[in-house]
Amino acid sequence: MKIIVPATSANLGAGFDSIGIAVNLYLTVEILGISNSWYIEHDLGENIPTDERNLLLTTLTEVLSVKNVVLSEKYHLKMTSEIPLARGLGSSSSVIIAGIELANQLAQLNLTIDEKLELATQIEGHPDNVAPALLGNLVIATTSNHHTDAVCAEFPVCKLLAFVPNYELKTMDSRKVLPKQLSYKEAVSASSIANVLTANLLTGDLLSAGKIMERDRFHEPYRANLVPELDILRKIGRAYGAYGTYLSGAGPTIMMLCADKVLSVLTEQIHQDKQLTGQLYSLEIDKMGLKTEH
Ligand SMILES: Nc1ncnc2c1ncn2[C@@H]1O[C@H](COP(=O)(O)OP(=O)(O)OP(=O)(O)O)[C@@H](O)[C@H]1O
Ligand SMILES: N[C@@H](CCO)C(=O)O
Repeated sequence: MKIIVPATSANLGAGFDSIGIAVNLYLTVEILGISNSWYIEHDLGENIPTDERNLLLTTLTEVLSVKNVVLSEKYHLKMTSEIPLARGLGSSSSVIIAGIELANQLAQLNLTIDEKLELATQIEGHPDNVAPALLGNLVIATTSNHHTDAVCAEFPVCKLLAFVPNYELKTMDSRKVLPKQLSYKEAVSASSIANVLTANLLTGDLLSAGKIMERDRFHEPYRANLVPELDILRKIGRAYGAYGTYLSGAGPTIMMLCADKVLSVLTEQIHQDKQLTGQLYSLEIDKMGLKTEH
């Protein structure tokens, strides 16, 4: 059995902790067989555990404990991932969704989509990465009192250019620079920007969505110092016709939305800029979310 989960890009500017999209880079977890102890074969580096300390198995254990189930066997697994770690493309959420599905399959829990989303949001803390990783496409979600409401919709047709800098930025560290509070006036203003962004996305107006996503008041102004590439790429995007540019998740990846016809000129400009060191991915929306193959 194989579990396949897409990468995700959260926030889209003002949709902080609420809006996310699934994109076509994938985490794959394969069950190779029963084993004397849990073992995850991978080539993701020595910082990623191969035993029960791995996020995949801590998630599995948490789900089994919530469901009060004990597995009689342990397994040898193979994990491969195209998703860069700690770069703002939902690597941790992909593992959490895979861990929930692994528990679901091995213990035959018959979890519903809503139950998977509830568990994933509780483990990750916010729904904007886990919801599109599970459902695919564009998801707008909110969590309160242990309940998540999520709306899945078609993302407008466009190209996605993800610039992934050569350094990690852990979500935990990127959240430390955020303010503890916003004034009432500031919160109303930030939320109205997010509302218009959502409306533009749902009506397929990418020109307007792209402009308003660059006016976020919730997180980008505070994180801009951590990711100097955001300003550079935003200037390139504006000069060469991108719809909009935003900090993907907690960063440091920067996502640019554009029409097919400007993709090559944007790519060329980014490659030519000597201040930018990192990898550029041309991505598509993943419309499926979590997939299990038997
Ligand atoms: N394949 C994996 N197996 C086990 N743990 C992983 C794996 N991928 C990521 N992680 C864990 O998740 C951490 C990265 O999570 P973090 O939330 O900081 O970034 P991200 O999920 O890549 O980005 P963002 O949440 O901003 O989109 C890694 O340092 C590692 O501990
Ligand atoms: N909304 C989250 C996404 C990363 O987990 C953040 O920006 O911190």
